[in-house]
Amino acid sequence: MPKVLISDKMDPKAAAIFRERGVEVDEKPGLTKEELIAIIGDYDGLAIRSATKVTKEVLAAATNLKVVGRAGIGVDNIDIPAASAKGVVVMNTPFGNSITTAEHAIALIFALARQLPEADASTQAGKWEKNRFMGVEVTNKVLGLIGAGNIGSIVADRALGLKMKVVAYDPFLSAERAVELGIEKVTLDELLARADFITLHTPLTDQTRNILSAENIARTKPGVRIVNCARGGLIDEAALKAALDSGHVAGAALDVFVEEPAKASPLFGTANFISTPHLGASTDEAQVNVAIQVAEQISDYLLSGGITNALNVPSLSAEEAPKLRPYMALAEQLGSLVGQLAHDALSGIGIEVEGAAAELNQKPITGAVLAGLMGVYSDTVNMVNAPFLARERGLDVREVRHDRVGDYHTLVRVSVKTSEGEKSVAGTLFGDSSPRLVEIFGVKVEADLAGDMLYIVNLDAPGFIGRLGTTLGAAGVNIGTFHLGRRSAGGEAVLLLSIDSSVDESLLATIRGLPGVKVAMALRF
Ligand SMILES: NC(=O)C1=CN([C@@H]2O[C@H](COP(=O)(O)OP(=O)(O)OC[C@H]3O[C@@H](n4cnc5c(N)ncnc54)[C@H](O)[C@@H]3O)[C@@H](O)[C@H]2O)C=CC1
Ligand SMILES: O=C(O)C(=O)COP(=O)(O)O
Repeated sequence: MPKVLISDKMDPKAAAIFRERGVEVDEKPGLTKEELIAIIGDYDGLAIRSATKVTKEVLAAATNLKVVGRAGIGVDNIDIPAASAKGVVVMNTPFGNSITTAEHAIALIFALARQLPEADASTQAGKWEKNRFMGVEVTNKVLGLIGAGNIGSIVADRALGLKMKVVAYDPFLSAERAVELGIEKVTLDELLARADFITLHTPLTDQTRNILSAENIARTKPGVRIVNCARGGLIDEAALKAALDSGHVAGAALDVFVEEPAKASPLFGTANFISTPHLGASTDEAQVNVAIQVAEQISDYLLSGGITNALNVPSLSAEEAPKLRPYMALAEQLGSLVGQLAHDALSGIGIEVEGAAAELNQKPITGAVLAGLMGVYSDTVNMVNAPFLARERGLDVREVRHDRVGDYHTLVRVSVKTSEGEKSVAGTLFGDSSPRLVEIFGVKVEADLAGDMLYIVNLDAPGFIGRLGTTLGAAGVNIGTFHLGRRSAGGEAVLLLSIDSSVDESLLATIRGLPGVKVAMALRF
């Protein structure tokens, strides 16, 4: 039974779903880094929110880990390249808390416009400072969205309902989508110059880090109010403090900080500054949504291989997974076959699908070919880290989908570029479920690729098969199946034999010494 650790505070529905689905679960929120490292080796899955940091060190200790599920959106607390290199799937729940977070941004816009926290504190202190708290209306004001993805779009929708004018800076926002949302796409400079309120809704990346830098804050309209419910690190906190002190920025509300938990900050106590402790996603509704989604997604992957909302591997729905599984087995065998047969470094690999295979999601098939190929070099390779390892080796991967149907109702062909030119192997599925090799380097041979095998290329001549059988028999090697193909009578022939025990180098040398043998190699699947 797979075992999952929930290492952040999560709605109890997550644990309930794991148990219902037959996954063992431990709930241990609030572990220190050292405590997490000490126990992570026991788990196949890890379910987290933003507090757990899935670092290289944690991943190095995670000897059984197959999946990290983020009950939420931002994944900047996970070292995704390190997870990919280790073959660990990283998934998030991209929509479960978006409405809630957008509502928090709107709440902070109003809190700034009407100075609600200060007014509340003053009133409860018995001061009744009616003249101190003069606010601004949001109606007709310009709201500048930095990032107009899921959350930004919801904020735009709500802001338009409040009769604000919405402008957005997002390099990936298409003109059509901007029209659909009823917002104006602008450059960052234009946004900074025009916005009365700015709200940030981008992930934290190298491109977005400090997007509100000292220089950009200086370009904003005097009296601007700024909200950040996305990630600490998008705003230069020291520059923001200076701009609040000078009055250039009339107010700022941060839900997120560069250092979290933010127990001390120069911003604390600054006039017109409001903060919440990363509450963007903290509603009953959002937490139930993300807990259910993450538990379902992790369980699907651990129990059936279904992949949803993964960030480092193509998705594979629970419906697709059973259809694709035999193809992935075939693809992995073909990848392994070319990997074992290729004598020199490969510079490129082509994966072609035709017939029924061309109607399926090709990405998992490609991933499985690469896993088979890279698995020849390392036994810790899977579909997640294989593309990463292939890229590291500079392997050029080409995918082709053919509409034609050839001799087989379904076909997967894997071609590799070697110093001797391009060579390919191809396979099909018999009965829609059994992988079968049908061609090897231009020669038609039908064979199951399983267990120990011998691959021999020889000149087709009478008596050869008898001599080979005698040689193997004398060495105590029993032949299971025997598959023969040839280019032409008397030409080059290919033999693929499944054998009940492995052959050693000296037996291979003897076989290579038989008359007419050009190649003799041991293969293992
Ligand atoms: N405070 C909280 O509790 C929560 C915070 N978040 C944060 O909100 C962020 C946004 O979430 P979603 O809208 O769901 O993500 P999303 O991926 O749907 O949208 C992000 C948008 O940012 C845009 N973007 C990327 N690079 C950009 C750049 N250099 N300049 C301008 N725009 C850029 C993208 O094109 C995309 O449209 C998350 O990455 C997460 O960090 C999410 C949920 C809760
Ligand atoms: O979903 C996100 O990106 C969030 O920032 C929410 O964080 P949390 O799960 O509340 O720690």
